[in-house]
Amino acid sequence: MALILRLACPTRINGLRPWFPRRLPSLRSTVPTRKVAQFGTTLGLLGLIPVSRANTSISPEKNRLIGSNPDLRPINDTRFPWRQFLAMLWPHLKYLLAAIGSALAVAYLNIQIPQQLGQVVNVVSSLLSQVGDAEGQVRRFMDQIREPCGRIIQLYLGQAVMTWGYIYSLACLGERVAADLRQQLFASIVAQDIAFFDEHKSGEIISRLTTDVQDFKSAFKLCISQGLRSTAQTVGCVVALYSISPPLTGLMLAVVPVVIGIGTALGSVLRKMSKAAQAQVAKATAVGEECISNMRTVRAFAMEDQERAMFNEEVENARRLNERLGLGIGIFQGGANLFLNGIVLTTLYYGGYLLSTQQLTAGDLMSFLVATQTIQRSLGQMSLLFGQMVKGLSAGTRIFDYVNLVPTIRLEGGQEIPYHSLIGEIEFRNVGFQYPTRPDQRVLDQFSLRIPGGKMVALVGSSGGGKSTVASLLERFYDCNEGVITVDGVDIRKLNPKWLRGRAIGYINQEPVLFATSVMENIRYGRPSATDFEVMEAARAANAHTFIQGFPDKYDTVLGERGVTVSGGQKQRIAIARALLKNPTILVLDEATSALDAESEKVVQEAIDQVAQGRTVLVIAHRLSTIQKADAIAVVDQGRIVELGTHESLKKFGGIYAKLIRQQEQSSSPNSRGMA
Ligand SMILES: Nc1ncnc2c1ncn2[C@@H]1O[C@H](COP(=O)(O)OP(=O)(O)OP(=O)(O)O)[C@@H](O)[C@H]1O
Repeated sequence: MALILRLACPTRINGLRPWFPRRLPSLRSTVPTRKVAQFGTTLGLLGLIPVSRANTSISPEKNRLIGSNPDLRPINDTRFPWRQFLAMLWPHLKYLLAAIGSALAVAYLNIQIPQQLGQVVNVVSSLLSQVGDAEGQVRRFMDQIREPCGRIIQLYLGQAVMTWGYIYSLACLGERVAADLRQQLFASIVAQDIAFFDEHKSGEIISRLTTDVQDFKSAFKLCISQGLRSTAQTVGCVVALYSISPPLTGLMLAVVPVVIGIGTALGSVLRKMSKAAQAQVAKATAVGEECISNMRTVRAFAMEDQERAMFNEEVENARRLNERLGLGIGIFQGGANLFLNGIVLTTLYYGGYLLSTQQLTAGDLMSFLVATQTIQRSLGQMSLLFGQMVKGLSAGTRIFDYVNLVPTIRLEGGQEIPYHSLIGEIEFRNVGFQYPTRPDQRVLDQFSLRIPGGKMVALVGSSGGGKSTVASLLERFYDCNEGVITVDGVDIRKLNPKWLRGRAIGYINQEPVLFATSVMENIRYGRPSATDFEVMEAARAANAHTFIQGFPDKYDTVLGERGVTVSGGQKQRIAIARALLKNPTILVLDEATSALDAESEKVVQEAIDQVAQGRTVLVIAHRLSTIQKADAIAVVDQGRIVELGTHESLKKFGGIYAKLIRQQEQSSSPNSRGMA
């Protein structure tokens, strides 16, 4: 290797920059062929930059939605996907039918009750008009009242049973639909591209899983219980009224469609307002969540006031939007009440007139009034329900927006290289990349690098140069926009991502996240099927076994949320053990020791050196002392490799690497520490 590296000893190109030209030319560029050939040969000999360059430019996928599925709508569409929702209801059809059946039965019984009450009133009023002895009156009353009262008791009992029926079946239906929605939503969220999480705050995502599902479930249940019942009662009572007085009922029916038309128009405005208000509530939640989950940083910078101000501003915006929504719903409900009261007054007025002209009996008027009141109550409930429905539909739309979002990088599917034949050779060929959230910033540009199997290559360079991006692309957190990345010659886009991340590559970064569970389970996260013995073996290899044995509950010690109860060095070694458990052929270490103090760094570095044996290692490091033993060191600047060689050759060469070494030596010298 050293010989090969020496072959590529630094030369001045055009007298501008030693070792490499400022921009590495692409074969598809307009650079003269001779120069390209010369350059390609040099790097090819080096074994780190590929000589052959296929035209691998891949156009970026723009539409992150379903694409080929016409059923699914673009994100932020305000329409609710009814077909998809009905398909979701299908498995729970029995509960739906039971709920609808019992709600309609309750409605039917509620329509019957006024008529039977009318019968009772007719019996009472007929007794009042009769003369005779008191005993005879009582007997006649008892004889005549028995039948209508018996029917009323049956109706009341039936109503009680059916009420239980629809409440219970609705509870089952609502909870099952909500559980399905949550599961589908969560499955969709965890499958999203990393770019999705760059774009959306976690609080906003959590709000869809919690508040939106809750709002949707409540609205859905209300629609079936109150909505269906009220609609059926209204229709039934209108029929009953029609049998009593067709002209009065006709008058009412002429007004209702106008009201429904106005209501629908107002409804679409309110739905938009509701969606905006809910989005703002989610934003406020996200700001709060971010502060709470980073409380230590907030406290360390004494930023409580600013955080509070930021949260208050978002909450104020949410309040304003919700107040406007309340105003709209209020106008709607006020108007609906006015209409309903008008109906009652008209009924009384016209019913009284009919009674006075003896076209109605007292019992009929009683039935009429109770039925009208049932209609009033039903319509009142429907107008209240309307607000809930608007909220529920926009919550549902937001949920399905996420459910239908399809990631560009699937979690599973594709080729796997058999473990015994996996060498772990990595190659980046002319890779170009921009982050989806910043399409105008070119992070990697014609980036080419080859890491032979079993070798260690370190990436160094100034901050923001693109080193971590290289690791992210290898893990397929993102797909490159141009060029190709291969493992053992296979384009990683053809490889099964689950296999690539789960078995082939072990990834350790600066801030490893541990979960609030036992040490054992945290390490086993690397390979859930691992035995306790294998977990302990991995911990031994990562220099973690001894300190874990020192914990009160050893491997059963439960770590605090995100591992706050262990030190940085301990956390890092647990993370190394976790990655090791996969026994990966490729190890990616992204600043794995840079957050540690000198002593922890030494222990962790020892662990890394031990576990790196026999694996292909891509290491990204700020502290150059940790990578001196690497087979090759690549200096990355503005998304390109500008220097490449061993520690010694680059130091001798006197370029950027040598300068970085000098800077670090100066800053760590006792004098400079004393001055600091
Ligand atoms: N998720 C992201 N979305 C958008 N831009 C990003 C993202 N991550 C990094 N960048 C940008 O890409 C560029 C390269 O970042 P990268 O983290 O790869 O650099 P680096 O060389 O690893 O830096 P450092 O040594 O400071 O870790 C930077 O300008 C950074 O702001």
